[in-house]
Amino acid sequence: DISSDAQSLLQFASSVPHVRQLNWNSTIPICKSWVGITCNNEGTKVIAIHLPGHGLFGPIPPNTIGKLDSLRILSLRSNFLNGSLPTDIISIPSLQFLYLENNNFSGEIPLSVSPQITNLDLSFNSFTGNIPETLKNLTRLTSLNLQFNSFSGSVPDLNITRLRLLNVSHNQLNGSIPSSLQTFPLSSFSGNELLCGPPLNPCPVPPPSMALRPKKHTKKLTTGAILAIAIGSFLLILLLGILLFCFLKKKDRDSVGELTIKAVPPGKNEKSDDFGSGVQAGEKNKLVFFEGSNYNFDLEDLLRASAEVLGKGSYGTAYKAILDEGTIVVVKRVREVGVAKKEFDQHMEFVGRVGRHPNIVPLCAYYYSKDEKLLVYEYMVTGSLSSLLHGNRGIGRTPLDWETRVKISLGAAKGISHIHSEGGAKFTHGNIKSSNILLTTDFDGCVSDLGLAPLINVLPTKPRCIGYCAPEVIETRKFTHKSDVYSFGVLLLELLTGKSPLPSGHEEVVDLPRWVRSVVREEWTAEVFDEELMRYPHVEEEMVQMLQIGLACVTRVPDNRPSMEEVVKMIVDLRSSDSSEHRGSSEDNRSKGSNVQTP
Ligand SMILES: Nc1ncnc2c1ncn2[C@@H]1O[C@H](COP(=O)(O)OP(=O)(O)OP(=O)(O)O)[C@@H](O)[C@H]1O
Repeated sequence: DISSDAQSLLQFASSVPHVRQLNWNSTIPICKSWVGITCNNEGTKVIAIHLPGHGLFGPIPPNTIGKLDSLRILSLRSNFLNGSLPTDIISIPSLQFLYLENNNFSGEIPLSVSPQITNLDLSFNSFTGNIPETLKNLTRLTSLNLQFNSFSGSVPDLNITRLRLLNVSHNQLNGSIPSSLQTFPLSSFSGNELLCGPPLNPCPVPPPSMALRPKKHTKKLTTGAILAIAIGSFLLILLLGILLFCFLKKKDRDSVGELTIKAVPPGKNEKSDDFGSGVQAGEKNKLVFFEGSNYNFDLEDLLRASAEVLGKGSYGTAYKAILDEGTIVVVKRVREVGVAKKEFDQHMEFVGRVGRHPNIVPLCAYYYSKDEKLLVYEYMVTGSLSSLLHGNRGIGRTPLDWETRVKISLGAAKGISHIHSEGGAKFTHGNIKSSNILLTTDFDGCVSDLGLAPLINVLPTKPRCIGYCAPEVIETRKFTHKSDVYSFGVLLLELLTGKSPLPSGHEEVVDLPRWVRSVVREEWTAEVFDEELMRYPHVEEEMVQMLQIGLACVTRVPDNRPSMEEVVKMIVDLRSSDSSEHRGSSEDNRSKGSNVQTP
């Protein structure tokens, strides 16, 4: 009856530490007032528990929630629960919806899963072992999400007619994808290096191993067969040779995307702080405008403009130039470009093309001469994420709210994802950081400095991406899509913690990912968040989810990081109907007069 359910819940609350208070006690009616608890109409049984983002810590003890024998929905997502998943919970015979994503559960999934289960979400945990074959028997299953765990072994042949959503991406699964699941999209399986077959790449054909063949076959190989094999192998080698030749040819043509240019030593002293000092006489009108740019000025206008230094970056100085007619642009004077004009033109043409996207700062024009290289960008009045986040932390500061932070990060993620998909496998941004994320007037994030890193592909003595560099970049000095993902992950951690990964003054460089990981490991997750965010109630769940995305991006092994496309999806999902449904349920909880509070 209801009192034994209450007893089991009180047992749970007393053994699982929690940051947000629970108003559970035996003096108030469980079905009417307990936070997160829903009963059946008769008020005789608990049928649902919703405690997402409640700051629950540690393992779930057996014989607590597992004793609620009429439970249908259990949502404990976005907490800090760890240890193994108690068998008694997952096998509650009435259980239909189990949401445990974004926790730290480990160990294997128990084999005896409730046959009533329709929705099972264990994503973003540290589960290991095989995906149990017993899942095949769950005929009612419609949605199974196991992404971002450490499951190994093969994918079971889940031939379940009702299954609509499946995600086993980013695990360590291997073997071929069962044919019953091949209709699911690529994103359901990506991030499993050893998994193959449609919709992923075809599985390698195993080499004919003599040892594995019954002896009698080898004996029966006729001369004709041997001859056929020899001719076949010759043709195969010939075909491979032709393919390799074509590939090298194509690579040659495509190489604008990965210019490797000798860096010229930086000038000892810049002669003047004017950006036009290197412009050659007689070349005053050689400003090359990009298609779609509706500016109407020439180089002379630009040189006459009143200019103000915005800052000295790693490529050179950026100026804000105010032209006669009130047009404002940003001129970047780029040093250390050792590339000839023709290559520079080609590269700029490519960058201009790739860079046409609402989340990329528009490049309007450029100028190239032997002594001066100028890039002209649209001026973004609202400034950079870096200045919004770290500028003026004292009195009079306008806090940067959570909604805006999510919007900026989504815009930036879309911009980078576009660069990766349009620029090709070799084209990277190479310098993602908060001062390169500029904001539109309605606070959408835009990526700036596109195409500069590949021009100056020789790392200066101090890497320019300091604080944001993926560990492998420091060793290999090569930027990849996955190293951009890492830098973006650092940027997410910066947004969440309010801490800059750059050294300031005499302070040492903060290794932000390392710091965040250590705090989370010590189970003080609530401490990592920017104090400024703590004033907004009911956003912790989204913050914890964003933290998980950030941490997935800064994984040390590049292949285990998500792609930018996946990151965009994950940030969008943060706001999906599923969350709002739960946000709705926390509204209910609030109206129940709970004293739920942001720590
Ligand atoms: N188009 C722009 N509109 C407004 N501000 C800009 C624009 N481009 C750059 N800035 C700002 O000007 C300053 C200098 O920019 P710059 O890109 O030269 O250096 P950085 O971002 O500090 O370093 P890096 O050269 O490594 O990118 C930064 O604070 C940046 O946010």
